[in-house]
Amino acid sequence: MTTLAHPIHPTGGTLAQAPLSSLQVNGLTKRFSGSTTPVFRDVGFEVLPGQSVALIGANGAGKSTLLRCCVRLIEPDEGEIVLAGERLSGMRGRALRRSRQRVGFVFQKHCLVPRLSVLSNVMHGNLAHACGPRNWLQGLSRNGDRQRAMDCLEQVGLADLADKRCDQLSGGQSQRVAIARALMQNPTMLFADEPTASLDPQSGEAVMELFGRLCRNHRLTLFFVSHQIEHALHYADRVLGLRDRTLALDSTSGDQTLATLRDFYV
Ligand SMILES: Nc1ncnc2c1ncn2[C@@H]1O[C@H](COP(=O)(O)OP(=O)(O)OP(=O)(O)O)[C@@H](O)[C@H]1O
Repeated sequence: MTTLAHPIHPTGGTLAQAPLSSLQVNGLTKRFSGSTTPVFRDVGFEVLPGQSVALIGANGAGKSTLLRCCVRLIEPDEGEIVLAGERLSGMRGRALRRSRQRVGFVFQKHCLVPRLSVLSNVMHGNLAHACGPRNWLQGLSRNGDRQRAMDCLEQVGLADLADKRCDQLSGGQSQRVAIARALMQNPTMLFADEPTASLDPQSGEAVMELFGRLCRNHRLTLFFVSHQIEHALHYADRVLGLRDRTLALDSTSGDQTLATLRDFYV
């Protein structure tokens, strides 16, 4: 079991020590119901503020499950999670939702509402800050949100397309809208699950460049899943690798090569 650099506060809540990790995971194990074999067991790692960390592994290795377990979108069976200094394990309801508010998620399938405009989709990113239908409607009608959504679109280079319907966008443009929507949450950390998987090589590079720029400019922490080991080497400070139900690699990317990372796919 990996030892945490900063101990978890026994009662939860914000930790006193600094500097705090963006994410600390210790002893994480996940079994899906009906299966006696865990997807992964006893996984521990740390993501420091401002770091970019890639998670690689073959199909079915458990990458998406691990990413979601880190914010308890999937419930782990065992383990501790500390997100931005707050102990997520054991949190319930409103407290859990509040802790997740500073995390932006970008998925492979952009999950945009096709018939709505680009701007409306980005404004929906703010719904995580409001609970219940009444608050959602109030949240959507705030003038400030409209301006902030435009700012987010500006940052991903799509302000010109604000009024366009999302079903009229290319894959690369859609992914940029999804990133702008994640930025709308004013996150300190971005989780991205195969964000370039459906994109051609050039668009994929452009999206990874965009992540890099956003992380540098806003001191965002990035934790992304990718099968593109070139992206892991080029855009991540550290690479984690899942194999045989355990975390088999936790290394600075500078110490890895395409050949060593390819081992995760044989
Ligand atoms: N909701 C679920 N119920 C049962 N089993 C699941 C569920 N979700 C995932 N699994 C199983 O857990 C394992 C890991 O799946 P996961 O999607 O995390 O892998 P992955 O590494 O992200 O794969 P890929 O690279 O193909 O996206 C797989 O065997 C999958 O079938």
